[in-house]
Amino acid sequence: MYTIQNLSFSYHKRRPLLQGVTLQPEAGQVVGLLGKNGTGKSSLLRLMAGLLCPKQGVLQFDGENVFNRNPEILAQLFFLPEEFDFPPSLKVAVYFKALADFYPAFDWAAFERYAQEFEVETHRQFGSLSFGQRKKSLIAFALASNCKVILMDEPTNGLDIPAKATFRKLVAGAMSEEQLMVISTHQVRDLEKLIDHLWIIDQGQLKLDASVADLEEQFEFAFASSLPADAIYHEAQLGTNFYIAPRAPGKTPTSVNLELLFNATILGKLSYSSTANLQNL
Ligand SMILES: Nc1ncnc2c1ncn2[C@@H]1O[C@H](COP(=O)(O)OP(=O)(O)OP(=O)(O)O)[C@@H](O)[C@H]1O
Repeated sequence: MYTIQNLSFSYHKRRPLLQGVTLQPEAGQVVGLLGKNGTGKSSLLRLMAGLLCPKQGVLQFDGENVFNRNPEILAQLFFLPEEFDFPPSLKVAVYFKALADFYPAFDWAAFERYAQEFEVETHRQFGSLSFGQRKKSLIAFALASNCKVILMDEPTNGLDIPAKATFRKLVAGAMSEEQLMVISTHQVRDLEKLIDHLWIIDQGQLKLDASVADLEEQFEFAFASSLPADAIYHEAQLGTNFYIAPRAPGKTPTSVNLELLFNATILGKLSYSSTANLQNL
């Protein structure tokens, strides 16, 4: 799988974007990549897809530098960008039949099934589809690619409410234990039940790198009118306090509140790593 060690990247010499990021993605994970606007989420996905060259550090897939752009390596990585241009006069099925040639494990029957679930008509021209419909066709393609690594930049952005539910259902059904998915998103509620690992980046650094199971083991996410004395972070909302506190031994685990966790991390109230990748721990 990936080796991402001490990765640094910038577009401009004097404005470093990612500095010394170390990550250990594993097959079987659906990783949520969170960060404020402009923190470098899309850039990290592009680096992982071999579309950008690291300034420093190691970024390898199966032992090979991804930016070498070896076709055998690229055939195992699928990147779904946030924005895309399709030739307007081309039919969906024609375009994707050509694209599928680059992905040896592509499953055409699965693509048709996913497109049908998303109610995308594959005989239509791209130019006659809305942004959301085009995005759904690309998600169907990504899932049917059976690539070992699927990188998605804001996949639920532009999807209607039923399509977001379909997205969750299809991803949960399509992903195998041999595959890794990394999803960058601001729509945390869309993905709360789907992701099982989290990366939060801020100011060029990895601030949180943890499995959801581990976070649920370590912390309590709850609300109460009076805060526990050991609360790490809280937000007053709707006349009560939503808080994060260390989970007392024996207490029933609670589901991670992603918004609260994100805010606590960005405000420097919490930094956590399941894999000891954070330098400040
Ligand atoms: N091709 C480019 N050339 C120069 N700067 C760029 C380029 N692409 C992105 N940037 C800059 O790099 C920074 C990070 O951009 P990136 O798109 O990776 O952030 P992001 O976390 O995905 O943001 P958002 O949440 O708004 O999508 C931004 O300041 C952006 O302006």
